[in-house]
Amino acid sequence: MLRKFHSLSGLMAALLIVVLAISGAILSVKPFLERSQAKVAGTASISVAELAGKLASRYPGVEQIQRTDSGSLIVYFTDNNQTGADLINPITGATIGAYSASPFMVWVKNLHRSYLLDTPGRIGASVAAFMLLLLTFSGAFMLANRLGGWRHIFRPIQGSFIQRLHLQVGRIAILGLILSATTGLYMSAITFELIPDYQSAEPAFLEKVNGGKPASINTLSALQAISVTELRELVYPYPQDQNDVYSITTNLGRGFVDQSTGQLLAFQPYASKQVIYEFIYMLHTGDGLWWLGLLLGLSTLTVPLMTWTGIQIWWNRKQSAVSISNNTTPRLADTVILVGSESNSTWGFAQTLHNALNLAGYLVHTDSMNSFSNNYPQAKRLFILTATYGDGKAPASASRFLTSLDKITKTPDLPVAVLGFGDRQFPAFCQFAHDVEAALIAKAWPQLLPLDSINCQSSQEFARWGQAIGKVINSELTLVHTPVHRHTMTLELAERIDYGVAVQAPTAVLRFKSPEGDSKSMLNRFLGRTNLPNFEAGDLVGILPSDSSEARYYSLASASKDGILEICVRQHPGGLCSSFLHALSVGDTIKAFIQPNPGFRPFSSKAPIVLIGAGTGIGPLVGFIRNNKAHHPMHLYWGGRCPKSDFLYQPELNSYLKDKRLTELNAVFSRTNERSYVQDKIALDAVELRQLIDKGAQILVCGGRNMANSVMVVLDEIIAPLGIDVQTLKAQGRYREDVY
Ligand SMILES: Cc1cc2nc3c(=O)[nH]c(=O)nc-3n(C[C@H](O)[C@H](O)[C@H](O)COP(=O)(O)O)c2cc1C
Repeated sequence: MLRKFHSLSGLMAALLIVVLAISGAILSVKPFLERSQAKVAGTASISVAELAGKLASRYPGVEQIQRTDSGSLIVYFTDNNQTGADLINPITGATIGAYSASPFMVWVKNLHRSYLLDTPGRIGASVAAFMLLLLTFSGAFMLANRLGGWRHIFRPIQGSFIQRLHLQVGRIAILGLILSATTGLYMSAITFELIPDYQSAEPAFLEKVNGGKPASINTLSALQAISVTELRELVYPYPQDQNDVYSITTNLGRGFVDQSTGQLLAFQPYASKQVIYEFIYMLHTGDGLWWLGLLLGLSTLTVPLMTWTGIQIWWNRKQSAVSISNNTTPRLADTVILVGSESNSTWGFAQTLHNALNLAGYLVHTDSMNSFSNNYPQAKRLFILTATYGDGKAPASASRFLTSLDKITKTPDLPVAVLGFGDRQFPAFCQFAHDVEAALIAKAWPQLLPLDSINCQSSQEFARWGQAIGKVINSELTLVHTPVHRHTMTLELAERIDYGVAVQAPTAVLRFKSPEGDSKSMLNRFLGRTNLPNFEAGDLVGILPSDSSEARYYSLASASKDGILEICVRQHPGGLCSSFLHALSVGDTIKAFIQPNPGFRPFSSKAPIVLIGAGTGIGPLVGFIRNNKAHHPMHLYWGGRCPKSDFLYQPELNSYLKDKRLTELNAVFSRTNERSYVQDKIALDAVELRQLIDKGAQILVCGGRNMANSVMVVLDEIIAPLGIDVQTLKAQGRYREDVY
């Protein structure tokens, strides 16, 4: 619901908001420019009388002196029936130059206030400010949901590059956007008289003035008592009219000054409404507070970026959305599938189950968990397929499920099987599925099968679950799931480097390119893009070996900006895909697709990174080092068998050490005299590692599960004196694993 609102209103208001934001950002520079040109220092000790005295001889036709919020002084005068305005140095009274408002800034201001359309435009600008406010709030709530609640709002953000950019930038700009939008709305409300006019009452009409001979302006006592920094405007009396007076506006109020006696007459201090209005005006424009203006300008400048990334996220989600075909109505269905999903991949699994059940003769209704109604009169079985998000929380399409379930008073006789989709990188693996299962058990809901879980959208694990389900419902179920939204691409092997044959562990580094070669587009070539899709080191590539529609996943050792797609593959005896890949010769092609793995990335901060791996687990770690162009401290611990035959990436690692992309290389081998494993080396370096972790280091582990478990045990011991454990580091996003 929140997401639907955020996407739809964002799309509808995108153009209005972007124009408002860009024009606002341009205007925000004005107070800073004016302030940098204005002479402000030392003006507090100069009185308005002294300044006006200095101007009297050079500007005999002076009509008005004005001081802007930024501190610039402008004198308006007539000279030979010509009006003019000059910028004045307030200390010396000397002319700095002619003053005229920049026509560009006037145009931008009109664009910002009314899209150059007067009243309809003003209404449009108010609507845009209102939409911006709603979008900012709904976005903030969505971010909090995603991160597991408000108290985790500063946690590292995960997701694809575009998602992280959208959320990170939004998180930084949020306060500025709320301030700009609310103050803008307040000013619109004043314009449309929705809240009472801010103007204070005029000073009382003067019945009687002295009418005597005008005194020199520099002798007028009221003007002598007002400092230039307090002045806003001094309007001179009509020449030769001894009954006219000076009108003065200061920071405190408005009044008159008798041109003969110099007395301050009928001074009217501002009402509190006006003080509030002026404060809000200052907050909105930065006039008088140039640094705030610049900060607000910077935050509004994020709006076009947020709009662009927001549209991309919406489009990607739309592209991957699955609309279930052959969906029976809830009233007629004998089988119900409910789906909890955030980024749609679980819908693909649901469609595969739906199709297989259809094929076996069942009438299936599939819908989101949020639409659960407990009114399925014909249903004999219920399947709940759900992902987990945030810190073990419900995904978007299941956010209301537990509340709806709680409201049920009579549990139906509808056996249920819950299948959780999650990622073992997260401490709360499939937690939401567990919560759903627990809530169903609490309601004494009959079970078809106990909870099962799928890690990293594994098609193999899903197929196994399908077999178990088939047995319980007495139907043959073949769940062959290839993610539908992943378009496979063709890749051509460009290079292979073989290792490990002597130690019975044939391992190859395989480098693929697009068969179409480099991109034809000028822009892409300029940006160094290839015809490869976008991916980062640590993402996964799903490869479809010939004669199989079931993908096998490999961690990527390169990013698309490296111009190649690189994997490191060990051949397993009888392994279908590894044998297929090892049999490839340069020039051969394969079918593959990218599966983002945003949870397995190094932080971009300057904190040290400890990379730990064994065997082919070195692949993504080398990718991280290769792209460590900022030379952040990276320490590699890696275990192989024999330095002579399977020291994977040895030449590359030595060159990265030389050019400082790699800080320290710790390679150990198990089939040499030292017989050392990576966890042994880690234990030896306990002191150094404890210091690195104490400094905020992030740890990335890649390789077999046994190695990862041993590493975790050793690290737990190493960091115990710091009062933390690996689980704590995982919760902080500082311990990530890619294990198989
Ligand atoms: C931001 C984010 C948070 C996640 N949190 C968890 C989690 O706490 N526990 C878990 O097991 N999986 C977690 N996952 C993994 C997803 O549940 C998993 O990738 C799932 O298959 C996604 O399904 P969907 O595409 O249908 O949303 C998270 C993924 C992301 C991107």
